[in-house]
Amino acid sequence: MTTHIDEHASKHASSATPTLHPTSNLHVRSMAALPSPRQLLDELPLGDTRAELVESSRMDIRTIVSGADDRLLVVTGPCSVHDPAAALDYASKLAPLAAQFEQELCVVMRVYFEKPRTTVGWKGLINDPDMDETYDVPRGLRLAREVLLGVLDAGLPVGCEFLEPTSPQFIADAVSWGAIGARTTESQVHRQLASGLSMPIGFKNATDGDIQVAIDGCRAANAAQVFFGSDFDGRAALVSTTGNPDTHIILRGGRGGPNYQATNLETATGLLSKAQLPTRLMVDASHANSGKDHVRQAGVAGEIADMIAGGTDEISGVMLESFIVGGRQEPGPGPLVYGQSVTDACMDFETTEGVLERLANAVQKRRQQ
Ligand SMILES: O=C[C@H](O)[C@H](O)COP(=O)(O)O
Ligand SMILES: C=C(OP(=O)(O)O)C(=O)O
Repeated sequence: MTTHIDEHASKHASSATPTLHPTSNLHVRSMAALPSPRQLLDELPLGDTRAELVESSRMDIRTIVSGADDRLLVVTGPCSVHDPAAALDYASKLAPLAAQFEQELCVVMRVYFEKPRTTVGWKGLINDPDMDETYDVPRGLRLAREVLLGVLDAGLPVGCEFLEPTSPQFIADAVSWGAIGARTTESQVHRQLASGLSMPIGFKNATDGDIQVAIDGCRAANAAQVFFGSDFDGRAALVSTTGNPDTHIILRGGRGGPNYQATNLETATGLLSKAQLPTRLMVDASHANSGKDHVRQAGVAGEIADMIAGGTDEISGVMLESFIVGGRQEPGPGPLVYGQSVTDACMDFETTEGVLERLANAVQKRRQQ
């Protein structure tokens, strides 16, 4: 099959290709130019009003993560965005709830465009927006940016996982909170990246359940770093960062089972204290904490709410995987159920409403302790 990348590569083939000995690129089929971050930002600018929301929500998240604000950060939304219209529809349903619970919760919409895979699989809207292995990344980048601007226009701040080391230049100006996932939390490349990102960043524990790697990730991201990257014109660049002071860990369970219960929190806060980091963390109600079962996820979120209501103030954030329709379906170009995840199973919207209400009530009770 001729992919978009092949067509793009032949259009942009350079006449000045260096002489390559047969030691190079033995497994590379083609390379194609991408638009530069500057081109995309010029085409789809953030604008002053959206920038104000990004700045104020980053500040809210910072103060929640540090403990100066006693609200709960709630990152909720689909496991992945595959249909921009459905993502914006979700945003329009979530925005009134975010406003309703704003005294107790700081609601950030999970808008994930890059999916880390255990082995292989669909890698998200940016990588393959048509879900047909044509990999139209320029279109994926445009769509992703349009979705980000649309979610901000609905009045919601955005949370993303950052995966490709050079993709943040295209989207990060519109993002208020970021995650480094379980599969990359030990990666130096991702820790360096986090050290230069402008928003608070959560490091997940590893897929085997190891929490120390997430703590090490925070410490590496807190430090100044110098590393290979790219500039706004897409040129290879040496990037030098100041370090990101706003990091935290995310407990997502692991191969040994869930890690959101009181004893797990005690272990995690013990390790954080030992590392001289604030004993504040986010708990992910999905992934290995729910066995990727969306029905179980609502129960886990309820248990987390009970811990918060009981006065557990180490929990500063909760992550939920939620969409319009519950469950999941296989990704692909064929007819799909509208508003249902094509990666991990998500709670439906009605269930999410109940969970948000329960979390808000829990924060009120925690305040009375
Ligand atoms: O959150 C999504 C998935 O859990 C993650 O991307 C891994 O998915 P996979 O194990 O299906 O590849
Ligand atoms: C991939 C994700 O989670 P984890 O890194 O915890 O598997 C995710 O949150 O989409």
